[in-house]
Amino acid sequence: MIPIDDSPIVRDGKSLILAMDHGLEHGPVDFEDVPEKLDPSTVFETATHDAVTAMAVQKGIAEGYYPSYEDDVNLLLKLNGTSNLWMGEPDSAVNCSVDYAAELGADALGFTVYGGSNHEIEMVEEFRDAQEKGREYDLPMVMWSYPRGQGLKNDTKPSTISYATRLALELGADIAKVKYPGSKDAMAHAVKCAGDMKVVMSGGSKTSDYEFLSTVEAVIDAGAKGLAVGRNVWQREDPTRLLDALEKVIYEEETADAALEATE
Ligand SMILES: O=P(O)(O)OC[C@H]1O[C@](O)(COP(=O)(O)O)[C@@H](O)[C@@H]1O
Repeated sequence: MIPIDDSPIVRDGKSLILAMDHGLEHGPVDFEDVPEKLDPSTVFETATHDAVTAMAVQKGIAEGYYPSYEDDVNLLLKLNGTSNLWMGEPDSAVNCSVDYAAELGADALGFTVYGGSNHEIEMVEEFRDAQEKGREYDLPMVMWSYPRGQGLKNDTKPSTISYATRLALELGADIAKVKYPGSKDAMAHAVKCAGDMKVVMSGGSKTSDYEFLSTVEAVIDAGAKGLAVGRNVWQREDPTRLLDALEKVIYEEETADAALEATE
């Protein structure tokens, strides 16, 4: 872990990372209800909102679309990813080098590690190479810390999520992105296990405005430092309104109720 409070992907100690790597991870199915979002420019437009500290994309999307947004959006280049077509034990192919991410203008790096997978050993070795190379460019490393695999039937149970944050700290991540463990107390424990490293919550599938903002409120109360979210923002009809509310809950530490009322 290195100090990252001066990084462009951090605002007042917190981050709101807008993720759009779903076309690879889940396939076009995530865009069925919002076909206009198949055009990555529409999500880059959303990422120009002040609340968003970085947009997380894969290399091909960065190559094709980031040049038009480099003045307005900070880039988090995801270095590995897997498609939903892959049916083996959880694994993630490294498809971009740190050198090339830096050339594309990355402000930060992203890397998935599936602790507990039969491929954990190789993934951790690949993470080592990326993390150490990233240090040469002073690029913060965000770990998608997602324990899963044959031996892990429940990937959101509290003990799994606190192991996920601790694993990220020990392996040298600067931010751990983890799933919500189901309660504020469990999140607070996961944050404690991360020491001084920042923990952000992964968004998950789309829920109601109130449900999502209440979970974010709980996570911030638990000491987490923000969000890395995709579908809960860009699958909405009006992503800007939700980002207005998220800005209040994350940076101003307002309640979900107050944020919703203020943005009605
Ligand atoms: O592996 P999972 O749980 O299917 O989800 C992976 C997806 O979730 C994310 O980590 C976060 O996106 P969401 O907020 O839409 O869940 C994406 O970066 C990634 O594409």
